[in-house]
Parts: sequence; structure tokens; C-alpha cells
Amino acid sequence: MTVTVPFVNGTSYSTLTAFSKDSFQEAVKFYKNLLALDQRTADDTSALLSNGPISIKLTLKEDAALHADAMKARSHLLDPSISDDWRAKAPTSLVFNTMDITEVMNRFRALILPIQAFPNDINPLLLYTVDPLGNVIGVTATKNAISTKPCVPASLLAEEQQKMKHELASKAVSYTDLSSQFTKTTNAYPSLPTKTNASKADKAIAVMTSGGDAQGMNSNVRAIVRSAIFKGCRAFVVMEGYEGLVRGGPEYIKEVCWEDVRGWSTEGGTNIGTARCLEFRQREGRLLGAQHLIEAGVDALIVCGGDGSLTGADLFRSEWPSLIDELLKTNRISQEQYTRYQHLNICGTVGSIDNDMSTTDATIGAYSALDRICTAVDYVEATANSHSRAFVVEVMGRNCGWLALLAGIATSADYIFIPENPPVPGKWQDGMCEIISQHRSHGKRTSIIIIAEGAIDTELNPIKPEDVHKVLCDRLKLDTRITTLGHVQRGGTAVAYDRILATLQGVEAVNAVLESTADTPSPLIAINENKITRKPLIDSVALTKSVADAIQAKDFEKAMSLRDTEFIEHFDNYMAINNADNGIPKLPADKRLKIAIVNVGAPAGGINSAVYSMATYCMSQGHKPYAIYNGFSGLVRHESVRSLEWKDIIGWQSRGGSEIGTNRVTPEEADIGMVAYYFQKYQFDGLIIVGGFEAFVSLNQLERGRDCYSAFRIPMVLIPATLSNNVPGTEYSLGSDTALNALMQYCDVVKQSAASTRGRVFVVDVQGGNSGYLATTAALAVGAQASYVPEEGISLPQLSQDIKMLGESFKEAKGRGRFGKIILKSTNASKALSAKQLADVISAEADGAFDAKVAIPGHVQQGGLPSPIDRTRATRLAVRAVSFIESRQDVMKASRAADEEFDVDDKDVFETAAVLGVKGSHVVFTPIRQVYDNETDTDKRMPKIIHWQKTRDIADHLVGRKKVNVK
Ligand SMILES: Nc1ncnc2c1ncn2[C@@H]1O[C@H](COP(=O)(O)OP(=O)(O)OP(=O)(O)O)[C@@H](O)[C@H]1O
Ligand SMILES: O=P(O)(O)OC[C@H]1O[C@](O)(CO)[C@@H](O)[C@@H]1O
Ligand SMILES: [Mg+2]
Repeated sequence: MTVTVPFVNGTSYSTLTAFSKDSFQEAVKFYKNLLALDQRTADDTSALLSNGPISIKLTLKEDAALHADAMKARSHLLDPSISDDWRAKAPTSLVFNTMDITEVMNRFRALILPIQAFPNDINPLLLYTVDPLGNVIGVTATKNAISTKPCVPASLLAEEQQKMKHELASKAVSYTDLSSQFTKTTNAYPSLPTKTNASKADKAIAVMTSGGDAQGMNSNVRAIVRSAIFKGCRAFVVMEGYEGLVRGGPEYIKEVCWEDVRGWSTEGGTNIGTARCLEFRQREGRLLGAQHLIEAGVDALIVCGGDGSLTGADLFRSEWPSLIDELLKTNRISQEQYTRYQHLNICGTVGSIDNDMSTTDATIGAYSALDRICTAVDYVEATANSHSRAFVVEVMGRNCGWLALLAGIATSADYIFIPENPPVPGKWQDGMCEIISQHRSHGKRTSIIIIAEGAIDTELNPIKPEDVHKVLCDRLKLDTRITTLGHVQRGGTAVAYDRILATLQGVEAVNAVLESTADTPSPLIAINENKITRKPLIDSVALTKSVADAIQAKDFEKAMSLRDTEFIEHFDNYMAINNADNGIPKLPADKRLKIAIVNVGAPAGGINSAVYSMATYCMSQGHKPYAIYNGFSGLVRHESVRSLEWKDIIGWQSRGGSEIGTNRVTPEEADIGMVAYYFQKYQFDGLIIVGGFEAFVSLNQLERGRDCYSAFRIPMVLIPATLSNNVPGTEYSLGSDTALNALMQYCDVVKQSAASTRGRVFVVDVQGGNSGYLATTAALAVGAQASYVPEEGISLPQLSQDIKMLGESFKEAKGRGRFGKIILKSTNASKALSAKQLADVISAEADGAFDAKVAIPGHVQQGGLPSPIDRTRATRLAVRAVSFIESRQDVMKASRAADEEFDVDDKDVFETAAVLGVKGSHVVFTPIRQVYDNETDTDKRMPKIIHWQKTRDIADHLVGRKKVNVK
């Protein structure tokens, strides 16, 4: 017998109750034979059967009435005249996993058991039988038996079955559901007594993942399932992508409950399976898909997949009317079903590491894959440096060069090959060797070439790592190695960005399908800069296809122009920066400037990348970049100004901390007169300040100081950089992503410890000054039970509510829950309670039901190496800042010439000192005056408007946290 271990999702102990002596004996025999279990203990009233990991305890509680009920239920189950699907008649089933379903089938037959096989008995994936006590027993070969909750087609939910369900549920048969982490949970939102939107109660929303798996898909599924339930709908998952639709039936289209997706945000891959399904490309496959969706009673389908999956979704949508016509004509659906499912309510959330879908800046998984690539390249750098070697690193991305391009920027690779910018055959060899030789001649010991797997030349011939390797060895005599990263790129858990993106998009997708009417175009949920948006699926698919068409037609300019503007901006930046030391500046001599950069505030990931990118971009333009070391105090005390040379900044792009040094001293604190003196001495034409709130204050001081000090009459830009993400004028500060990932990884580890200890919650102390951004976003990324932030404080009623909820949740888990609990507390959330005191209060209030411990990540939150997001955004912002300084020269020159008549309040003039920030879906420069005077709460050192408030509500909804209104 090969019923294998472990059982799906690990739980391996179940108890069954018999109500008569005979049925008890029969059941013991039945389980011993069926599952090849040994009898470990036995007496007249109980028996423990086990083969190690699988244990079944049978108990006898003699009760004639209950026995009669159970037998009635059993015959009802086996009566084919009522319905031929046992799962529709039984409330739950006990499901075991197996590696060899055929052998199990043979055993069932040998024991002459009643059998139901799904999808058919020739090629079964799931077998059911009924035990002598009336329980439905299943054995499955499917990869993901995530829930045993039977998916009952709406049509089968007749009154009789409903009644039966209640009868069975109320009888005293106790059992443990083996293939679900939690059992017997209802779909009700935990903290709400009733459904929030009764009118939606009939809606069934299904989600599937399709195409290559991508980190973050699990967060997307979790958010969709929980949002659907929160909105009062039923939630379904379609297993194995379109394969599941084509095959259909309850083992592929499953109803799931709140608990089924607990903890999924922290898991890699996709727990509901994915596939590349050939049959769905054929009309017959899609016809089956339509039939199965209708049979399962699904009203709306959300597809999380890449360009292919969403092309399939769009085709399915456009064909739907003809598919249901055919289903009706061939009597595969009823007239009633035809009328109800007239319109296919479908929505896409883009999940793919390739980031090749038009109209969205990022696809779920792309930044996680980029993170894996950057980590690998950072590792390779070390060994390359030791041996002075060249490495050709091949990355995924199919026909899209996004991963290669962004990795090229984030790791400051020497050369990249991407399909959107194919070189002329026979010519790329010269170009590549020239750049690499230059870099080597300046003392660089490593050469990193990143090649997209879809790299081609202008004749569409593939360029392979081996081709590049040969050139480097033959022409440059470099000791060269090839590293193909492969599926490692799709591995591991999602970075914070992907978890949050997937979660917010999942919530938005549910909103979109609930708001959809027959007249609204099917949406694709996108992200543009910092804003979740809806785009017509049909347009996104068409635009994506036109990129592929343009490449095939060798119209590469068009292909590039059809990629989104951010892609083009990244590409232009990479090309400019990578030509920094070729000695041919882009601008004529009279346009070349002296531009200074200074860091102010605490270290934040991406600060060095900003300095590196600013300097290299300046060099490529012909400007002279200067660094002011150790902030304004360094300038005043030690005249710490040095020009930046290419060879001095090698490797800075990917370093943590601040290479030029940073502190919190503002110009006024340092001595603003002396600052002006040095600005005058070095004749700076522009200044870039990188830092947090002190940097913001510094820029304001310098701008106001223009009245007295003409040296400040130059364009000045602030690039916000702080883990607190509290700089007014932007929704995103460099370093906040690095910090968020550092905190998230810390929480993942702590959560695991909490899970293993069972009844334990960790209170994690989070940095961020008066800003609750980090605590809120981390709560969303790790699925924390609660977060306390300075903006809300900690009220006693809310705290007791949260403790009550924790208590209920631990009680319900009965020690079986393998999910750790986390509470995040911003350090400044309460003046009275430290994180340790909060943990003590929670422990005391829990009164032994569970305990709370404190965990303090401290400065770990400043992160080690900057995240790829912070590196690449730093580059983008630095280049934009330099361009801004270039473009405002004329205004400032004129104002300097006016001298005595200089008007500090002139709009054109004051607009030249600006905060460079992300606002909604745009990257914008906002004059510091406007931001400081109108958008800032200077006492709290915070922006007046908190842009992430909605995120807090979503984080709470998705863990079932009830908010207490405190007036
Ligand atoms: N033109 C199409 N018509 C119908 N179905 C399609 C079409 N293109 C793709 N599909 C379906 O979507 C599935 C996934 O597509 P594909 O393999 O291209 O991956 P993807 O969704 O683009 O994701 P990724 O590229 O990240 O792996 C296909 O196996 C197929 O079932
Ligand atoms: O996992 P598979 O089927 O080998 O597919 C690999 C392909 O999938 C992706 O990882 C995602 O589309 C591509 O980058 C890669 O070309
Ligand atoms: Mg694809």
C-alpha cells in the first residue's frame, strides 16, 4: 500500500466516533485494510491505528439514536437516485494524499468498496469511498489538496442537501480534516458577525494563477479570497491554471474559506498550482472551461498570470457569447444557467517575473526576480574581483529585457544585451570590447555582462552567453565564466513590494469584478508609479502584442517606444551612465556645470546609488560632480569638498550606508554663512541633497537664504531618502524599500519562532520616527495581527479588542495552528508603552491563554545592501535631478545677474529649489516653498496628508481585525 506521507499540509491525526459496537469493529477493520495501518492500542471503546505520520483514533460512544442517524445518513449518501456526487451531500470529507493513485484504486476495488473517481475512473486524480460510519473518505493525487470544503455546484444545493448538511454537521461524529490547516471554519469574516454586503452574498468569485509561477501570487490569491469573503461573497480557487478550468469539477474548482489562505503571504510560488495549458489555446478547451465555470456557479474569474495568460483571458471574454450559445444548444447548460451567465466577468492581475505586460509599470514577481538576480550578481562580483574575471550572467525574461536592464542598472554591470535594443550582427563585439577595455584601463578588476535570455541582433539571430564568452576570451583575453541563473529567479519568497502590490491588486480586483456590469470593459489591474489603476484588458493585451509584432518586423525603435516610459527612461539612463568614462561628453563646453551632492540625515538604502548615478551621469554629460563629505558640518569644519572620479566610485551603486558620510546637521546649525562661502568658493551651479526630514529642512533654509547669499541662487533638488518615508512632497523616499525588506525578513523569522512555540505572539518594535509607514506596510507584507502607529496611538479599547481577538484565534487553533502571530508597534506609537511593556500587558491580559514576547530589530532596519528598487529608483531620481539643474540654469543666471533686484519671491526663481517626489502616478518636482508652507506639519515632522491611510484599512481587513472607534 502506498498511501504516502506526509498528508497534505501536514496534519496527520484524526479522530472518528462510532455509535455502536458493530460499526466500531467494522470501522477498525476498514481503516486497517484501506490504509495499511497498524493497530497500536486497542480496548473495547477505542483504537489507535497508525503507520507513523498517519494516525486515526476510533472511539466508541454507544448511542442508538445517533447510530440510527449515522446509518440513515450513510444510506442517503450511497443512494444514487438522489445525487451521484457524495461530496455535495456530505459536509466534509477526510482526504489523504498519495503518490500512486492507481494502486489505491486497485485496493479500493479489491476491498469491494463503493468508489467515486474524479475527473474519471480511467485517469483518476481523486478517489472517494464511504466508511462504515458514514464518513466520505478521499485519496488524492492532486498536488494541491488545499481544502476539503466540498465545492457544491449551486444547482445541487437543493433544500434536501442543505438539510442533510445540517443533520450531519450536528451529529456527534468528530473528525480532523487532514488536508486543511484549519478545520470547520466558516467563510464568515472572523470579526464581523454578519456579512458586510448581503446583496453580494450570492456571488462566487474565483481566482487562478497561470503561466510561470511568480513570487507574490500567493499574496494575490490570499487577498482575493479574503476580500471576496469580506465583501460577503463565496471564494473559489481554480487549481493548476487553465488546466483546472478545462478539467473542471470540485477538485479543480474548489470553494475555499478564510483559514485556507492563512500565512500565504510569506510563501513562495503559488499554492493553487499553475500550468501552461495547451488545450486552453483551442476553442474546445475554452468551451470546456466555460462549461465548468458555469457548473461550479462561478460569477467572476480573476486571472493572475503573464501576458500569455491574460491574452487567453481576453480571448475567453471575447468568445464567451458564442461559447455559451454552443453549450446551450448542445444541452450542456440549462436555459437558466445560460441566462444567469450571459456575461463573463473576468479581471486580470498581472503575475509574471518577466514584466512584459504593457500599461503596468510592474508585474507581480518581477521585483522579486530582480532581487534574486541582484543578490546573485553581488555574490559573483566578489569571486570575479578575487580572480579579476569576467562573468556573463544570463537572466530570464523571455522576449522582454526588463530584468536584464534593471539588473544592469542595479549592479552597474559593464554591458547588457536586451531584445529591445538589438545590436547589428558583427558590430556588438567592437562596442562591448571597447567599453570593457575602458573600464579595465581605469582599474576595474571585474567585468559583468548581463544577457537577457531573449537577446537577439537586428537580424533576429539569438545572441547567446557562449557567443559573448568567446569574444571576451578571444579578443580581450579575459578569464571568463558563464552563470545561467535559471529558475532560481522564480524561487524564494516575495520581496515586500510584490507582497504589497499583489495584495492591493487583489483587493482592487475584487472591487472591480463586483462593480463590473455587462457594459464595463474587462479590467486589468495595473500599477503606475505608486498608484493602483484599472486598464481595459483588451487594450493592454493589444499593446503587449504590438511590441512582439514590432520586434518580429525588426522595427526596434517602435518596439522600444511601445514599452512603457519608465522602461525607456531606465534604458536611456543605463546607456548614459555606462558611457561615463569614454571621454566624449555629450554637452558643449559652455553647458558644462559644477554640481555638488550632499547627504543629510540617517543612512538609507540607495543613498550611495544616488551619488554613483549622479556622478556617472554628470560625467557622461560633461559636468563636474562634487561630493560634500560628512554633510554641512563637514563642509563648514573641514572644507570637505572633493570632485568625484569614476575609479573612486566603482561599486558604490550596490553598497549600503553612505560612502560620503551623512549626519543630521542643517546649514543653519552648521553656520549658513560658511556654507555660502564654500558654495561661492567652488562656484557650484547646482546642488542635490539626498536625505530625510533634516535634508528637507536644509533645502528650505538654503532656498530662504537666497535673499542674503547669492551663492544659493542655483537650482537645488532634494532626493528624499529615509526609511521613515515621512518627507513631505513625495510618497516614496529612498531607503524605505530596503528598510521594509529588512524588517519583513526579520518578522518572517520571528513569526516562524512564534509558530513553533504555538500560543505566542511577538511584539516587534519598528523605527520610523512619527511616521507609521514602515509599521503599516510591514503589517501588510507579513500579515500582522495588528499594527500600532504614532498617527493613531494605542487606545485601551483597541488594545483590549486586539487581545480578545488574539485569544479567540489561539483558542480556535487549539494548539494546531502552525502560524505565528506578530504585532508591529512603531516606537513612537505610545509615550506610555514601550514594545516590551506592551508585550507584558498583552501577556498579563491573556491570563495564561497565550504569551507575548518583544522583538527589537533596531538598526537592522536600515538594511544591509540597498534593495534593487532603491538602487534603480536612486538612479532614476539622480538623473532627473541633474536634468532639472541643467534646465533651470538660464532662470538662475538671469536672477544672479539682476543682483540687487533679485526677487526671492519670484515664482520662476523659487521654483528652482524643489523636492523630487513620487505623487500618485507621477514623478514630480514640487517647489520646496509650496511643500514646506502648505503640505508640512513641521511640529510632527510629517506631511499633512498621509497617503497610505487606505493601506492600513486593507491590512486590518485582511487579518479580520476589528477597529474600535475612539472619539
Ligand atoms: N493566445 C492564447 N489563447 C488562449 N490561451 C492562451 C493564449 N496564450 C496563452 N494562453 C494560455 O495561458 C497559459 C500561460 O501562458 P504563457 O505560457 O504564455 O505564460 P504567461 O501567462 O505569459 O506567464 P509567464 O510568461 O510569466 O510564464 C498558456 O499555457 C495557455 O493556456
Ligand atoms: O518554467 P518554464 O516553463 O521552463 O519557463 C521558463 C520561462 O518562464 C519565465 O520564467 C516566465 O515567463 C520566463 O522568464 C522563462 O523564459
Ligand atoms: Mg509571458
